[in-house]
Amino acid sequence: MAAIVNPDLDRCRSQATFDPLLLTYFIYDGPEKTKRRRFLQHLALKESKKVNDCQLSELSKEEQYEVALQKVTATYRRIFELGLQDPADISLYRNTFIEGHPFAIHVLAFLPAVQKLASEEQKAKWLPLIERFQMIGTYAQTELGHGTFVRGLETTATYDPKTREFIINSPTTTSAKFWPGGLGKTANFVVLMAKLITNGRDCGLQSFLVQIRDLETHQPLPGITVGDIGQKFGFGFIDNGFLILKDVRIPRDNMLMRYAQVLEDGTFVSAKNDRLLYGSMTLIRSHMASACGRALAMAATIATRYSAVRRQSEINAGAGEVQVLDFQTQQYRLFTQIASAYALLMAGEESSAVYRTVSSEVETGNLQNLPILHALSASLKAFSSWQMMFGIEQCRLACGGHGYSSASGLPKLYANEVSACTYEGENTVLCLQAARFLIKSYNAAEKGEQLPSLAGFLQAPKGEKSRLTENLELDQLIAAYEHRAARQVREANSRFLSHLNKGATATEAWNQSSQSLVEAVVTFSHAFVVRAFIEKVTSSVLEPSLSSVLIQLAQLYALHGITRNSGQFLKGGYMSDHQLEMVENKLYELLAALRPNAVALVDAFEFPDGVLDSALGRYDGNVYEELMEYAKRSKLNKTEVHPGFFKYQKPFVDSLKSQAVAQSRL
Ligand SMILES: CCCCCCCC/C=C\CCCCCC(=O)SCCNC(=O)CCNC(=O)[C@H](O)C(C)(C)COP(=O)(O)OP(=O)(O)OC[C@H]1O[C@@H](n2cnc3c(N)ncnc32)[C@H](O)[C@@H]1OP(=O)(O)O
Ligand SMILES: Cc1cc2nc3c(=O)[nH]c(=O)nc-3n(C[C@H](O)[C@H](O)[C@H](O)COP(=O)(O)OP(=O)(O)OC[C@H]3O[C@@H](n4cnc5c(N)ncnc54)[C@H](O)[C@@H]3O)c2cc1C
Repeated sequence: MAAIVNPDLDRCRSQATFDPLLLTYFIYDGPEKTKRRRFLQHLALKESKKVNDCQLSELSKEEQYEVALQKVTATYRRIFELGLQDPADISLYRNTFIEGHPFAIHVLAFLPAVQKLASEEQKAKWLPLIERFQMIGTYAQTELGHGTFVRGLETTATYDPKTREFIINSPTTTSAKFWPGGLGKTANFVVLMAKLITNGRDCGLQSFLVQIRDLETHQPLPGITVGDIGQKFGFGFIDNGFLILKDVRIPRDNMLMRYAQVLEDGTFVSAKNDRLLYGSMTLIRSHMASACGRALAMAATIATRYSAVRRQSEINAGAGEVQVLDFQTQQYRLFTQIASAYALLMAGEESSAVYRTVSSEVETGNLQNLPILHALSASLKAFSSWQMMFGIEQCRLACGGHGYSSASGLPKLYANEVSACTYEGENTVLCLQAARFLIKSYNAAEKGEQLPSLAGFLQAPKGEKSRLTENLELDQLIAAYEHRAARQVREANSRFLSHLNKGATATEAWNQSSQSLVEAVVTFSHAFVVRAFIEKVTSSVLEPSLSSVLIQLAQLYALHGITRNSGQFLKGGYMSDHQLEMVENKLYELLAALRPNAVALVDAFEFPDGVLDSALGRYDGNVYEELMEYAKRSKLNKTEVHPGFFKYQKPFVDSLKSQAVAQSRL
């Protein structure tokens, strides 16, 4: 029997001015793909429950790992049985079946690293085994002492021409590999980043395929010390690990030799471009805006549905308690996050498209656009994970006390997803990488050189004023963001030059202007996201009722960014006080205008309840019943009187009682 839907949530749905199904089609690329998505999700949820229906967040780390392993093996068994081939189908099925798992780095980083870095011959040998999990691997780059500064890695791979082998060593405590996902207990192979030494010469970092565990017994091989790194902020189900190598010998053929090679006699043949070694990092970074958008969309769905159900306080005295979604402050908190989720999803599509284009150029040996891809993927990864981190926390806070309960699903979402600010490159560091590209492009623009379209905004004439009016022209919103980015880049460059003029070296001057550079990169990414959102919405053929809501949402996203960073938009007189006031007024108007559509905007993401895993975000809105059920399931409620009562509480209370009696006798 279908559950009765909470009447407030039901009413919100009936108030929508557009058909959410059309929005679902827009998000997931049409009716056919949506149908397939629903089918696969339904199948995955049904089968996932059969395998194990317990909640990972209620288990210890060891239990989470075991259940996640049980589930991920079942997932892939079914994926093979079903014959799923399309990577999008596979990841949808897997991500519905299980929220996270110890094979994550095998599929997200180990497999792509071999695809990108191995020669054709090596790929033919290893990829079939990797794809069918006969080799399970991880990407072992980070060390205890170095993560960001990859050139500082200490692990060595010394070539021995006599045996035609590399001898791998972790020479110091700080050279132990540390953090790779799946390394702790799961992987039997790693793609290892190590300093190549051949013919007595340090040839810099190269990648090697190293077996670390026996394929039958799973025991570490001789010379290998490996294990799990312990409790973390989140990701309890992933065994991030450490690895120490002592005189581990691997055949020469196990160096990934697509770009650089070591010949049998030890001669080193260098790559056309050293940075091609970083290809798998670029791949993951390029797709992270979409992943961040999805995580934020989940949080926004939970908080928006709950805010439609939750009644608290009165707006008009005596008129009864209102849905908290009617408070303007709640609308501001949530609708700006709904807008951010959509914005990141659209920007993610755009950055994945840039990745596809540039990586196919790279495949043919054309590296001209690699710096653009690096700058975009690095900066957007940082911007989107920061927006997501802030946004999920806003959604959690917007749920009041129940947002603090694990039942809301929000604490674990935050704890898991916030790691995206750190992995694949710490955000600040990645911004500084993108800054190199922006400053170079700025100087090229100053010399009148033609810039790639991504940096074209740097050619905008200085001293222009915003022409934004009450009509909130979309081109003027894009222009405002691009002018802001150009000004911030110019300002960061001036800071850099002024330190140089005061006698600092180039690297010192860079460090002394680095906060300004990071801010410039954030404005660059923000402009990219605003443009991607607006262009996607305006270039798609949409039913007018849907189009107008999406335009409102894109406007809200852009106006919100202006109000939060007003100083940068007012700088140099680009925007006037009057325009800023208009932006604020329009933002408040948009909150009211979007109120009837809030629930439909999140429903359109179509996250099944089993994926949201939230008492507050349930589709039927039966929040209180579920919270009560969740409370009753608490392990502390397994016994009416906890053994601790007799062990500690009663003896304590009794001891004070007898003391009190003794004292009263004095
Ligand atoms: C597929 C879907 C994904 C969705 C995600 C879902 C969730 C997944 C869940 C869990 C996944 C967890 C995965 C985690 C995996 C990892 O974390 S692996 C480890 C990642 N580590 C890093 O990212 C380290 C960060 N550090 C670096 O990237 C580099 O060391 C550095 C770039 C910061 C500095 O390197 P260095 O050698 O010192 O270079 P520089 O001298 O600064 O610059 C040299 C030039 O090279 C250019 N460059 C740097 N990187 C790249 C690149 N990737 N591509 C192209 N070019 C690059 C750089 O711009 C310099 O050029 P110029 O001199 O011309 O400016
Ligand atoms: C959940 C998770 C999963 C991971 N998975 C893997 C994996 O599978 N494989 C793997 O190899 N690694 C993995 N890592 C490691 C991860 O890639 C690194 O932690 C990350 O790249 C950051 O490097 P770091 O830890 O050295 O930070 P640090 O560089 O030590 O950062 C510390 C601080 O120093 C600042 N800083 C550092 N350098 C600079 C600079 N040049 N300029 C300005 N500021 C600077 C940073 O901004 C930061 O504030 C994982 C990490 C996490 C958290």
